[in-house]
Amino acid sequence: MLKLSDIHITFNAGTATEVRALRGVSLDIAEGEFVTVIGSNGAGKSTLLSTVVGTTKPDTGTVHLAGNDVTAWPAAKRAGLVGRVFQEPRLGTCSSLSIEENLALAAARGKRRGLSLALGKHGQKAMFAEHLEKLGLGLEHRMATPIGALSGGQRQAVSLLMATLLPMKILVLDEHTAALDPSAAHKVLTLSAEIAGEGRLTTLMVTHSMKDALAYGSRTLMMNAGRIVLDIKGEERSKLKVSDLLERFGRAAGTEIDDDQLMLG
Ligand SMILES: Nc1ncnc2c1ncn2[C@@H]1O[C@H](COP(=O)(O)OP(=O)(O)OP(=O)(O)O)[C@@H](O)[C@H]1O
Repeated sequence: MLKLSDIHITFNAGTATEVRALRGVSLDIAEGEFVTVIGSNGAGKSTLLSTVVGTTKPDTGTVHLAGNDVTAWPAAKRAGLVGRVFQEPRLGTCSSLSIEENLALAAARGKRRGLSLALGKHGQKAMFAEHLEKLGLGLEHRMATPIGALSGGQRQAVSLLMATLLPMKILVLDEHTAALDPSAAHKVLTLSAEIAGEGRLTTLMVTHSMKDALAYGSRTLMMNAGRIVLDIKGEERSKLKVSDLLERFGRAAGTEIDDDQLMLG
């Protein structure tokens, strides 16, 4: 479903600020797999996600999504295949617009239709209410509320819905619970796993929480200095504790994990 082949990305090449962000990353993710990604600061996690979404182009290497070679496709052209939820709740939504209007914008994504036309579509409101009800946050009764009035957790839950509203294949979660308190983060993570499972979405989730990296999904990648240094799944992963993961990282990367936001518990 998602195949990256020997991706290299260097920022500011040939200058004093040159950074080799990805150094030959290859990755094959099957349909429906939920992969968590963890690693040191500056390891290349966000760059990896941007390569999938299409906001960063590889210098060399190829990206295949759902059987298409999308390496040269801009992010807008990939929108029908990939949905993304950002770390910052404000980034994925428009504060001054209502929940319903934000959902209508998401529903019109990739199509040449304006907000009013989208809102006018028969049955769309009922469809939004149905989706909102599944979140279990009572937001189906607050559809006229501006998104800016919601809590971070409620907003990320709506962002999740917006990212997955249209038929799509790959869900990219970029530290999407990092700005939330623990209880809201737990709720949003649970919803993410439910939505990904229901839609059989292939999911890539970057997190700074070692515990969440093991608790959610079916496969965990660890990155260091632009490379994937650990790729763990199956029975091996199910037995792993956070302390084992740290130890495995140290052995694979030849260094201790360096992450100033890292959460072990
Ligand atoms: N647009 C850019 N221009 C220049 N350098 C960049 C750019 N984007 C990322 N980098 C650099 O590339 C490296 C990898 O960055 P990236 O954001 O992918 O790391 P990360 O693993 O997501 O880190 P963190 O956990 O700290 O967010 C870093 O050294 C970063 O400073």
